[in-house]
Amino acid sequence: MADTWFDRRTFRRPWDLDGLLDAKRATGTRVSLVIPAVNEAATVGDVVGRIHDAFVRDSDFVDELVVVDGGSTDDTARIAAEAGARVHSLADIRPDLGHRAGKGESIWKSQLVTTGDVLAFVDADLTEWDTHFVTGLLGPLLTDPGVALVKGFYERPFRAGAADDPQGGGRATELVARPLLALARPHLGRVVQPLAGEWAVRRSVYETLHVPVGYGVDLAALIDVSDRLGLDAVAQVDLGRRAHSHQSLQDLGPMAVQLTAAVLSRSDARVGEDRVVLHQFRGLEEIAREVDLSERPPAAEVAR
Ligand SMILES: O=c1ccn([C@@H]2O[C@H](COP(=O)(O)OP(=O)(O)O[C@H]3O[C@H](CO)[C@@H](O)[C@H](O)[C@H]3O)[C@@H](O)[C@H]2O)c(=O)[nH]1
Ligand SMILES: O=C(O)[C@H](O)COP(=O)(O)O
Repeated sequence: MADTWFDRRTFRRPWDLDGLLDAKRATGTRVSLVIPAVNEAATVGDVVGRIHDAFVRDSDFVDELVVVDGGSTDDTARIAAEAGARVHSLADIRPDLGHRAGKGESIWKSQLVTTGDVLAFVDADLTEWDTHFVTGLLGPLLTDPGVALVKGFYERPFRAGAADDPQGGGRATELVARPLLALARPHLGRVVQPLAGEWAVRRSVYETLHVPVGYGVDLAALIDVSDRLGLDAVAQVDLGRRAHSHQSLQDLGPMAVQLTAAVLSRSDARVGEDRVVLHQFRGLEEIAREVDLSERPPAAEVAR
């Protein structure tokens, strides 16, 4: 089944809003779109504003547009509210449950202030994106009851000053997430962007899952939904190209720890195989690399 999953569950076509609105009405599905944000004043107005205009003002595709502000010290909350979002301060959501800092905490607590049957998440730091992200993420969920989680994927440029490597983004994806999946969940190797912050999930499934409070949130959802419901409950959609603001290499260190913890805590820690296949992607061209994990016995045990 994993062999054919990519062809069956990878969507590349554009989604027609009118058709999806019909599907949404026919299924009585309500959609909550959640944007976790900390200090994203430079970009949150564009992300919220364009989603609001297309899917709240001009259609009823998104029923709730929510920003969870995880403690910004800039104007993120004001700008997001002016652009059309309902803004919740993370610290004010169910304070009786305690407070942790992190993207996953905002995603987890967003479930407590939203009511949609489907939750869609979009990052607030996008610099290159478009509103088809939203129709793409929701399309498979609105048209196929067998789909529970949809991950976006895209080309990811790396932009540093004048340097623009069109496919050089996603350092944690390439060096942490893909290798971990190759070892612990090889059947998820063909998920093109396992760390995408743009994904959507059925509430009825997600509300039953544990949620890491930090950056492990996206990877954990992917693993847990496929563990619980099978790989076919996961779909992925081609969203074209996406750029965001990059964290420094050092700041990706704590993210790498959180990603590793999310996978290790869902795994038998022993490496059972001598060889694994690492799936990489150039665009949609798949590169499958066999990686040798075998170990030699101590030399002292080898007859000379
Ligand atoms: O404590 C935090 C940290 C971040 N964010 C927001 O979460 C989004 C993504 O965070 P960011 O720091 O930009 O993450 P990236 O470096 O872009 O990390 C990528 O990889 C992460 C780990 O998988 C994913 O969570 C991200 O969505 C994905 O874009 C942004 O809107 C942030 O403002 C919070 O709400 N709370
Ligand atoms: O998904 C990732 O690997 C992290 O978000 C880092 O991405 P970047 O290398 O494009 O900043």
